Amino acid sequence: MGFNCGIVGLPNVGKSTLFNALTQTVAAQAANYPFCTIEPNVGRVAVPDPRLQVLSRIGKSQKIVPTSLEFVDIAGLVRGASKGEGLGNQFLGNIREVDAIVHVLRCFEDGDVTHVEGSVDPLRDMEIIETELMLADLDSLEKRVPALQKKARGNDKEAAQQLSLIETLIPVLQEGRAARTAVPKGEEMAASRLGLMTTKPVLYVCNVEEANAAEGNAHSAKVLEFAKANNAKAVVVSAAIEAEIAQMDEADRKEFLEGLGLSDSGLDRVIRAGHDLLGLITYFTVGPKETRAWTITRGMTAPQAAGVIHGDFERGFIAAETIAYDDYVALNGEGGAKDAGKMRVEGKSYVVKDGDVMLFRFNV
Ligand SMILES: Nc1ncnc2c1ncn2[C@@H]1O[C@H](COP(=O)(O)OP(=O)(O)OP(=O)(O)O)[C@@H](O)[C@H]1O
Ligand SMILES: [Mg+2]
Repeated sequence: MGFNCGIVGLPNVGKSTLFNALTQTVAAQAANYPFCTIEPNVGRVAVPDPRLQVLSRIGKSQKIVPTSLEFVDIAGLVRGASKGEGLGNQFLGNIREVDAIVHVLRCFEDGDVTHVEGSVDPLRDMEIIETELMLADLDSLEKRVPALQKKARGNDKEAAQQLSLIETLIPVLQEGRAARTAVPKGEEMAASRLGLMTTKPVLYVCNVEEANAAEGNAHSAKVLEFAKANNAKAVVVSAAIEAEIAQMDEADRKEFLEGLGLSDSGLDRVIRAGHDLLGLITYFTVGPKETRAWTITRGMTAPQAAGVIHGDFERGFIAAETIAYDDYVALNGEGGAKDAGKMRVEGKSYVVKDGDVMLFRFNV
C-alpha cells in the first residue's frame, strides 16, 4: 500500500533535517540557506509499534517485521507560490501527489538560521503556507467550472455532480478556509478525486530548539493551542537533535534521550501520527518465523486485508482466524485464546479492527 506523507513548510524551517531524522540517513541535504531542497527526497520509515515486541515474545517469533510509511521531503514554499513565486508551481505539484501533509513550523530561536519572514512566528507561517495552498486549490477548481457547466447542460450527470461539489467548495476557499472543513458527508471520495491540497489531512510539527525538546516553548504552545481549538493534530519535536540521535547506535540513543528528559523519540510520535492521519490501522500475523505488522485502511474487510499480503489470499479467501490483540496477550497466545473461545472464525464481510491477530485460510 503506497501511502505517503509530504513534509511541507516555509524554506529553511528544518524539513530536510526532520526527513533525515525520520529516515535515519543523511540522504537529504540540510543546510542553513533557503531553497536548499529543490528535488523531493523520498524515504521509507518503519512504523514503531510496541505491540510487535509483546506479540513476538508470546509467539516465539524469530524476527519482527514492522510496517512502513513513506515520507517525501518537499522544497520550501514562499508567499506567492500559487502565482509561481520561488518555483511555486513545481513545488505545489509535489504536494498534490502526497496523501497527507506534515507541516513543519519553525518554533526555534536561532539568530544564525535565516528565517525568510525575518522573525519566528509559527502561526503567521502556517497561514502563509495554507493561504498558498488554498489559492492554488481555488485556481484549479475555478478553471474546471466552464467545461463542467457545458457538460452538465448536456445532461452529463457525473459532470453535474462534480460541478455541484466544486461550487460548494469555491466559496469556502474564497473565505480562506481549507476545503477539508466543508466536504459534505458522503462525498469524501469525490472530494479526494478533485486532487486538492487542502482536503489532505494535516499534522503540524513544531520544530523547537534542543533545550526545549521535552516541554516545547512559547511558540509551540501557541501552535498546540491552535490545533486543539481547530481539531487538528500537532506534535513537538526538535528536528536538529533528532537528526543527531538518529545517527547514534541503540545504547547511546537511549542514554541521550534520557539525558534530555525524553521517554520516547519525538520521531516515533510523528510517524505514528502520520499513520493515524492517513486513516491507517494495523493488523498482525504471528508465527515462529516472524511477527509482522500490516497496514490497511480503516473499514477494510478481511479479504481486502488478506490481499495486502498476497493477491491469492484475497481471491481464494475462505475465512480468517482472528484474535483481538488484548485477548492474545491476556491469554498468552493462540492456544490460550482458542481454549478460552476467543479465537473467532471470521468470514468475508468481517471488518478488520486495529490490533487483530489474523491467520487467513484460503484456497486457490
Ligand atoms: N530544531 C532546530 N534547532 C536549530 N536549528 C535547526 C533546527 N532544525 C533545523 N535547524 C537548522 O535549520 C537549517 C535549515 O534546515 P533544513 O535544511 O532542514 O531546512 P529545510 O526546511 O529543508 O529548508 P529548504 O526549504 O531550504 O530545503 C539547518 O542549518 C538546520 O541545521
Ligand atoms: Mg530542505
